[in-house]
Amino acid sequence: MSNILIIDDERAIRKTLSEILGYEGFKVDEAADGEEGWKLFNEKNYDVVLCDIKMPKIDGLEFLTRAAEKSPDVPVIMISGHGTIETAVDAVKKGAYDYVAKPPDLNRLLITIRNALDKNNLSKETRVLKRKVNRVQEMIGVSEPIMRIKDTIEKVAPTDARILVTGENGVGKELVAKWIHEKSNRAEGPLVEVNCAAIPSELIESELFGHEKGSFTSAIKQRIGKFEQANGGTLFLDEIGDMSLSAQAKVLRALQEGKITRVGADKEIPVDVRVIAATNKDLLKETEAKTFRLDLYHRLSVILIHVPSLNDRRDDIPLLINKFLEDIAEDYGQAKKSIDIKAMELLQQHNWTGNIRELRNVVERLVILSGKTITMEDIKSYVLPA
Ligand SMILES: Nc1ncnc2c1ncn2[C@@H]1O[C@H](COP(=O)(O)OP(=O)(O)OP(=O)(O)O)[C@@H](O)[C@H]1O
Repeated sequence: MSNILIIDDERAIRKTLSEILGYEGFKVDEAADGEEGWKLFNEKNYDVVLCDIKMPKIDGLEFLTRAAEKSPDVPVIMISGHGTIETAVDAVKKGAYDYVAKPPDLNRLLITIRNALDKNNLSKETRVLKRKVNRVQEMIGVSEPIMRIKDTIEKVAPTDARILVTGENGVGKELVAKWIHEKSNRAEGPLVEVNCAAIPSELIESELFGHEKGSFTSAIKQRIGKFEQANGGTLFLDEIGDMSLSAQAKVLRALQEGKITRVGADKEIPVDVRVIAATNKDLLKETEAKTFRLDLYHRLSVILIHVPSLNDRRDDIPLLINKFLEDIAEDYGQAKKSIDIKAMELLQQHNWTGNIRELRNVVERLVILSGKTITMEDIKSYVLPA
């Protein structure tokens, strides 16, 4: 049942509206002025508010401003008396859902309320969906190394310390970076990712720092780089071991000075960015081979997080398999398939070369090709080499 709050200093109007809306099945509260209305609005959750414009103490516009700040999703419908139509129009510009003139035409009022409720429901649904889409994937695992990583994330996330995440491909380095951002004070800011290995070395500087129009042949437009995009948030530099030495020098400068310069520009631009880097290489070895700058290594590696490969945390494999069986069933809109113990054991002992990414692919393949229960025979046919 929807809750409606009526705020009007004219008792007769309040009573009429309240009776009709009550008859229509709404739950109605009444307030005789803006102050009382504001008090109720803070005590309860309303789906729609009907609010007179001219009232003693807190007037309709003031109420609207406060309500929009506190609960922007709750639609407020203004009731406008003689001489306040202009104010009502003004209120709509300021965010009121709509207005009705006094004395209210009841049919029109009911339609307006129904539309407002629909809008309210839609914005709620959108918010839930957005949260679902944005929600960072859970980090599954109870093995000792995963527990330690979770603990480190809790400790370091709220600081601005730079973090270097190491580990083989597909172990979950990116997921670690996402959780650090999510649990940091920058969570409301952007998380910008750059895969340094995927960008040709001649373009990486423009990708990271942006460029001015005409600064090189293909620079036909001005472009904002990833450092600027990540301002106020986190920049995740994946595969940093593949970055060219000249880009490394620029990144080092950006980290030392907190400023960047776009390619082809003179002006320095201050940036407030926390950097998390990841690599599957042994960066210290790379520094010995002079392919990675030692000074940059030290700047990046205040905190080191090593994510071990799946073969080194086999305890997590059954949990991950179960989670993937659930996720895949949901994606396909099917019932979750089960897996028998022997099949589970085979997968737990398997030599995983692509880590969690490979495990997820294998589970998806098994879900597609096997019957209701995944058996040892399925593993032999679809997973193990012939
Ligand atoms: N602990 C975990 N629980 C659940 N899913 C995970 C976990 N770790 C990783 N994944 C999932 O496995 C996949 C690979 O993880 P991710 O991309 O973070 O790995 P990566 O180490 O960054 O890989 P690459 O080195 O190739 O960039 C992703 O889909 C990720 O969500």
